Amino acid sequence: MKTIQIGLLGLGTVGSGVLQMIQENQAKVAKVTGCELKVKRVLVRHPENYQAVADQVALTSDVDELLNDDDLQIIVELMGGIHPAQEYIEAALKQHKNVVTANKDLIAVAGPQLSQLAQANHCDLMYEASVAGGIPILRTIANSFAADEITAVKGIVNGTTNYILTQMTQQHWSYAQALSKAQELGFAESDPTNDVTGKDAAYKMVILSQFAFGTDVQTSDFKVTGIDQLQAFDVAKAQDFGYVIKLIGLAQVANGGVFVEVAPVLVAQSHPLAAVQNENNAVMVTGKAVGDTLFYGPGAGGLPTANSVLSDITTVTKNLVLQTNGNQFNNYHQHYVPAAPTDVKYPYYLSLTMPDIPGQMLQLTQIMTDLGASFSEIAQEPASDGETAHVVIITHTMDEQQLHAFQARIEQSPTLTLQAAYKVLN
Ligand SMILES: NC(=O)C1=CN([C@@H]2O[C@H](COP(=O)(O)OP(=O)(O)OC[C@H]3O[C@@H](n4cnc5c(N)ncnc54)[C@H](OP(=O)(O)O)[C@@H]3O)[C@@H](O)[C@H]2O)C=CC1
Ligand SMILES: N[C@@H](CC=O)C(=O)O
Repeated sequence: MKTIQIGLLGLGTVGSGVLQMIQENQAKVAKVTGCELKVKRVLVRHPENYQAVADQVALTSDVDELLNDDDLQIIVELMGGIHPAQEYIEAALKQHKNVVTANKDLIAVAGPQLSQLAQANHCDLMYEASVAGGIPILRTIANSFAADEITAVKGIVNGTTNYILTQMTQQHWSYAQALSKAQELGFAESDPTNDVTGKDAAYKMVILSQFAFGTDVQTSDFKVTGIDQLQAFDVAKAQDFGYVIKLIGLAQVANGGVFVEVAPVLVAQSHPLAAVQNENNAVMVTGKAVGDTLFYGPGAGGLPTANSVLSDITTVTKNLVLQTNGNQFNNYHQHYVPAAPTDVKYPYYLSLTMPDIPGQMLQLTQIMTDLGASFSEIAQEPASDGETAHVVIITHTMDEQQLHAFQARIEQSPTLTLQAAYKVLN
C-alpha cells in the first residue's frame, strides 16, 4: 500500500489531535483512500516540550527540514497567525507540496492569492477547519450548494465567545473566569483578543462569504463588534424580553449587494441559534431553492477540529492517487458589491441612559417619530446611582440608515446616552 508522508507545522491543541487521529484511524483511512498516512516530521518552536512524541515523529524547529524533504507530499499548517505561516505555506506550495491549514487569519487575509499559487503549482490548498472547527461547512457549501443561490449565511462561528456567554448566563461566572476556562480547554486562540473582539468570527465570515457569494469581502469592509464591551445589564434585560445574546456572524444578500457584520445579537429563545451552547457553533445557510438549513457541532477543540483537517488530508490523498491535485477548494468568484444601508432591515434592542427628570421619554419618542421608527417593547428602571434612568427598547424593523441617524441624534442630545444597540433575530 502506498504511504503518503505528511509534515506538520505545529503540534498544539489541533496538531496533537491530528497526530492522534492519524494514528488511531489508519484502517478506515486506508479503506477510504487506498493509502496509509504517516506523519514524518513536525515543526514546533520548542521541541524540548514535546518529548512525549519524540519516538513517533522527527521533531524540529527548522522549517527547512520539512520544506526540503522530498518525501513529504502534504504540509499541514497548524501554527496559527499570519507570519511566518504565510511564508511557510508559500514555500511549501512552490516546492509542489499540497497544503492543509486551519488558519482562518491567514486564509481571510491572503486566501485568494494562496489559492492561485497552489493552482499554479498544481497543488491543493484546503482549509475546512478554518471555519466552525468540527462542522464540515465549507465543503458542504462548495459541493452541496453548488447550484442553489445562497441568500444568507448566519450563525455562531466562534466557540470561545459562545462558551463565555453560556457560562456567564447559565452558571453566572464572571467574564474573566469563563475566558480563562476557555483558554484552558484549548478553544481560545493563543492570544484570545481576536476571539473576544469578534475578529476571529470576522475572519470566518470573510471565508464563508467567499464560499456562499463568491465575493472577496475584507474585514475592513464591515463592522465588527465583540463581546468584550457587553454589559451584564443587557444580558439580563435580553432574558427578561425572551431573548439570549449571542455573537452572530451575518452575511446576507440585500437587493443585489452583500451585507456582512459580526456583533452581539438578541436571538429569540425560540430561534434554533438560541439553543447553541458552550463551544458549539451553528451555521444557518439559506438557499433560494432549499430554504433554511442548519449545520451544528463543536466549533473549537482538538479532536473536532482535527476531524475537519483529516477530511482535507484524505481529500488531498485521493487527489494524489488520481493525480487530480490543483483544483481550487472554492472556485466561485464574483465582484463584491456592498449592500445599501436602506436594504438591510432588522428590529433593534436599544439601551439608553438619561437623567431621571421629566421630558426625557418625550424627547426619545420624538427622535424615533422623526426617523419613522417605532418601538414594540419598552422597559424603564432607575439606574443604581439613583440619578439616572435606564430605558431599554425593542424597536419595530428599522434599516441601517435609520439606525445610524438615530445614533447621530442621540449623540447630539445633551441628556440621552446610547449604551448599546444590537440587532434582534426573531
Ligand atoms: N484550538 C482550536 O479549537 C482551533 C484552532 N484553529 C486554528 O488552528 C491553528 C492551531 O491552533 P491551536 O492548535 O489551538 O494552537 P496552539 O497554540 O495550541 O499550538 C500552536 C503550535 O504551533 C507551534 N508554533 C507556533 N508558532 C510557531 C512558529 N513560528 N514556528 C514553529 N512552530 C510554531 C507551537 O509550538 P511551540 O509550543 O513550540 O510554541 C504549537 O505546537 C490556528 O490557526 C487556530 O486558529 C481552528 C479551529 C479550532
Ligand atoms: N478560537 C476559535 C477556535 C476555532 O476556530 C474559536 O473559539 O472558535
